[in-house]
Amino acid sequence: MTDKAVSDKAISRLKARLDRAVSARGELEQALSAQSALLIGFITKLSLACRGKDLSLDNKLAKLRATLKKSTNFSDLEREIASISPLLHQHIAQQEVDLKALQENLLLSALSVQKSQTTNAGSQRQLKQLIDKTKRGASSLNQYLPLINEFILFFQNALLSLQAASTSASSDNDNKVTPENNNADVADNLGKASGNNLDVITKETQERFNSILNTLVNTSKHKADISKVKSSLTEQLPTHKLLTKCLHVFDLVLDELQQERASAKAFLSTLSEALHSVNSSVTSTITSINASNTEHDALNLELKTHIKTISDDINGTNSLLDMKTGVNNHLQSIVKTLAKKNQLEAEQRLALNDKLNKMSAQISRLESESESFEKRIKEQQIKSMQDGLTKLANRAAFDEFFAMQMVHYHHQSFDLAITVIDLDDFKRINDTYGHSAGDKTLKAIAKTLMDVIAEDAFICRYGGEEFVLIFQGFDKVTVINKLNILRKKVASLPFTFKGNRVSISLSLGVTFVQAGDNIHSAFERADAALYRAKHDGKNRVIYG
Ligand SMILES: Nc1nc2c(ncn2[C@@H]2O[C@H](COP(=O)(O)OP(=O)(O)OP(=O)(O)O)[C@@H](O)[C@H]2O)c(=O)[nH]1
Repeated sequence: MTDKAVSDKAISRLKARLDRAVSARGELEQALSAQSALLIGFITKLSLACRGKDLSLDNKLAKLRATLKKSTNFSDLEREIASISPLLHQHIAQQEVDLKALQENLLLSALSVQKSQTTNAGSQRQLKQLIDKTKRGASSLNQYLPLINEFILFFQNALLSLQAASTSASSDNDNKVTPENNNADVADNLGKASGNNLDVITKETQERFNSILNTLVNTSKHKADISKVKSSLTEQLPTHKLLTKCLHVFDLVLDELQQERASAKAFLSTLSEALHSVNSSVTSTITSINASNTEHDALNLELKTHIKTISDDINGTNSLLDMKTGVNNHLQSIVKTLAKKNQLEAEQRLALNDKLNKMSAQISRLESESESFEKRIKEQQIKSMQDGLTKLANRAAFDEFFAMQMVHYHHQSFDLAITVIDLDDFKRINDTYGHSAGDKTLKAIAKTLMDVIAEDAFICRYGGEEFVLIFQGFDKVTVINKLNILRKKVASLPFTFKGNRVSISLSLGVTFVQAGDNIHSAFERADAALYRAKHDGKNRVIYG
């Protein structure tokens, strides 16, 4: 081969290598630019995620993006990334503080809405669930977003229903109230307006009013009047009518209070009168005893004098006849004095007897008055601890009983379980068959509770459609077993309203008291278990 041929071959080999190197570099550059684009895309998203939090972080990220676009000098990038890192750390720390503040603010607003009780029972339950979720907390703003959304919807709905109610109330009112109306008409019109449009609020209030009446019917002397008010609550009343009925019941309660006060006053004045007269009888008895004692002393002295004179006469007389006459005279005087003494004693005894009889009559009267007063107080005490509708122990009785059990438990622990029971879909019964059907259902459930569980547990109607049971000395398996028996029994009760067979079920949350518990923590645990029972489909017992 000639030299030229050799060098041509070498050149073409070199050219081929150069072509390969050029194409490899092209591929490298392509990969690099794809990676740079990816990095720019990432930094852009990071900038968006952090945007608006910190101006200098925004600027630094913008500069990093620009640097990336125009150069691939990694030492430039490294410097900028190093200056961004501490800002990102600060951003993360600030975000944690903001999250905590967000959680607290959400909780505060939810709790104040909960306290205001302007929402209905269903909303209250939804609010409680939102509060529970908020309490559990979240680790990033993104996790909070769905919760905030739920809150916004909840507040929006609450606001809308309030606004709708008050707007139509005031527009109705504008239409009806004229300057000629007197105050009563104005109140009436306002009442009609709100009655037509504040149905949700009125219904809840009416139901609360009804439960108060249930208690009063049991305790009040005006039982008949209160029953009349109660039976007029069968339909939804306008606010002004409900208000008038409330005032009527208020008057009855006030009247009863005044009667009660008057009877206590009468009892006290009888007591004071009787004590005063017993006191004066005792004083006069003592005075008359003192007076007759003086008379007795005088008669005794007279007797002593007669006896002494007899003995002096006997000593100073020699004649038997004189002695006989003298002694005879003295004996006659002594007999007279003794007769006086006897008469005095008899009179005294009579007077004393008379006074004692009077005193004992006064004391008996007093005794019978205090007995009837005591009986009345006892009856009132029992009634104040009893639920008027179901005759079960009421919330006050539960508070007292559970507090006492907790004291025993902390003194020496024992199996102490608390169960919170709630009727399922009870509102449906009221809404479909009326409030009195609801009341009958509550009574029937209370009776079943008594029949099935009274021997094993303290039972109370905690309020509304909620009951609470306290078990002592039964282990977990036994308690759950008993609760399931109760649950099944209630589910099998044959309720019939307006010709329809209706079945009622219970959701039950149960827990055992633990060492660190107080009344509230134990109750809340049982209540949380009840919510889980509702959430998991109702008609079940959940241990919490
Ligand atoms: N008849 C009657 N109803 C009452 C009484 N106390 C409370 N209620 C009603 O009980 C109902 C309870 O309704 P909610 O709290 O919505 O509960 P619910 O319909 O049972 O639904 P869940 O609890 O979710 O199963 C409300 O309609 C109350 O008015 C009462 O003494 N008598």
